[in-house]
Amino acid sequence: MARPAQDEAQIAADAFQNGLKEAQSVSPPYADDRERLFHQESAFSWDQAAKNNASDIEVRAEKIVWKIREDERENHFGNKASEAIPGPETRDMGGQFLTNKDRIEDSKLWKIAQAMPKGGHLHLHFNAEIPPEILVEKARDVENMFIRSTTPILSEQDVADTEVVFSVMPTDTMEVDLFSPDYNPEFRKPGSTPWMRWSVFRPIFQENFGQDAEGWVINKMVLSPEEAYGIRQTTNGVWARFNQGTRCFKGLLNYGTIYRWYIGAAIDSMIKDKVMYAELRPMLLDKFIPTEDGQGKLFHADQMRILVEEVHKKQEQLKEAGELDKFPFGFKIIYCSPRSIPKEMMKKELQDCIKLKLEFPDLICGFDLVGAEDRPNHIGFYAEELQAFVKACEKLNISIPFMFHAGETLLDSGGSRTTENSNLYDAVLLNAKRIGHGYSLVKHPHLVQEFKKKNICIELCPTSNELLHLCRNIKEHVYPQLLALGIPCTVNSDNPSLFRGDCRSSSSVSHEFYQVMVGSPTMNLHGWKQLALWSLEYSCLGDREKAEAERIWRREFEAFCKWVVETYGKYADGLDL
Ligand SMILES: O=c1[nH]cnc2c1ncn2[C@@H]1O[C@H](CO)[C@@H](O)[C@H]1O
Repeated sequence: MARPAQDEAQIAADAFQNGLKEAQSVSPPYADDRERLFHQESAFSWDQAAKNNASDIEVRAEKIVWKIREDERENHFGNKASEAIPGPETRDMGGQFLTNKDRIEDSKLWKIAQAMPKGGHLHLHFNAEIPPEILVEKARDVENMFIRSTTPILSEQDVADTEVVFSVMPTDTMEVDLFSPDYNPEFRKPGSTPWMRWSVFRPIFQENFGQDAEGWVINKMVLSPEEAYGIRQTTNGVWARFNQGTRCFKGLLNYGTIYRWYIGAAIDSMIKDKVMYAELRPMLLDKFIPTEDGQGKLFHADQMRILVEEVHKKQEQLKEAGELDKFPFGFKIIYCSPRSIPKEMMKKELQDCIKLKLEFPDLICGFDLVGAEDRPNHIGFYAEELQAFVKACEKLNISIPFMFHAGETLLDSGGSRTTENSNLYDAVLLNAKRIGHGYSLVKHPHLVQEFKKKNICIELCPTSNELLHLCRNIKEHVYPQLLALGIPCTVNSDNPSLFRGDCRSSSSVSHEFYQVMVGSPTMNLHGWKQLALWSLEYSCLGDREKAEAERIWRREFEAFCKWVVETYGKYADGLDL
């Protein structure tokens, strides 16, 4: 027979009272167990070494940075947890990067991120360091700059849809009309004539469509927030759009004196970003770039010589100003080939890379395969060629480690239908020194162990991953997991001049450091320090250079911590947290 409901209420209350008494008398109390568990986890945390050897000033700076971040989360972005519907000004700290970019750049934490010494920049595509505005401005007076389009430009729809490519060519190049219905966009076949002079194109474009041609091509290069985040955008769609952007950049900077100018400008931009060394990734499939007049050819060796000369010139200037420590080791080059090419072509690429290494032993430091990983080929497709490359390097007593793009995909099946083709397996088997992105590594517990055993470092590119649809925002990014698993990582901007949205200012490594700071509450100043130190440790600098780099970096970091304390100490004391 059922008991009356009151009896059950009494039974439940009595049992709970007894439970409470027992919980209070348990020895040791729950809070102690919890404390122990927390300390056990902290002891193994990836940033523990950085915390343990922190100076007093670093410890003070860390607390200030933490306070400023937590205050800005609520008061600068306005994301307070509440039932009230947020006003239109409210943003999420760590929300969509392009949506937040102007808010970020108007914050104290941003100023701190800019001032942080970053160490080395290890993942940066060559063409993507300088904003398109400057390249377009440079092209304005280049009489022999030509443009081609993938369709005749007749309607607003064509204006929106077409892809355009630039090239410096001989002045007597046959010119056609891109605005004619008879325009033939064919460019591959010998004898095809798809080009129009850029200086002739611009006024007609303005006249026909009432908009500035320069602004229009800038928008073709940069990914807009709508293209990155639009509700109907797809992974392949945003990749296709991104590739159009990179192809549009190419012709605007890869010629004669602009290539030369670009090297110095890239160094200036890095110094501003507090980057002291960089490994750049040019795509070297094209065997030459044109000279200024479009008649001559600058082959790879010519390009590398220009690079060395311009780095040297910049370093002389720095030396004179007593500032050589800002960029003491110049650049190194990671030879990039697309993963879409046939094996025969890959053989030639690998041989070219070796040849360039023999000519420029201090400059060429690695080999990489680039391109969307959801498309063929996976790295293993070239296993024989890549192994031959390793053997050849051994014979020649040279070292060109692999620095593959790998795991920059959610499908993680190397552009095939099977996960066995994940590029992460090949990265391990071919002894990559570092890999680019590594986003999918967390899905592979065994490979995580292999990465640790082989001491493979991951070059994180958080903004790139967000805009190319691996995660919706930095809070979803897997970097805290990768770090927690014990994988050494570095922080990189990948393609900063494309990944900046509507803002005039480019993105930068400072933005990436900012993002990893706000993307996870587990990140702090000691973590930043560890990431910067890894960027030197896992670089291709020699042992002596590494020691020197670390010495300079530590001095700069200490000065930075002092600056944080002096500039923001009082302010942070006043924050009610
Ligand atoms: O994040 C990336 N993953 C893979 N390939 C890339 C990425 N960024 C640029 N490229 C590729 O490198 C070449 C030169 O810029 C381009 O082909 C571009 O698609």
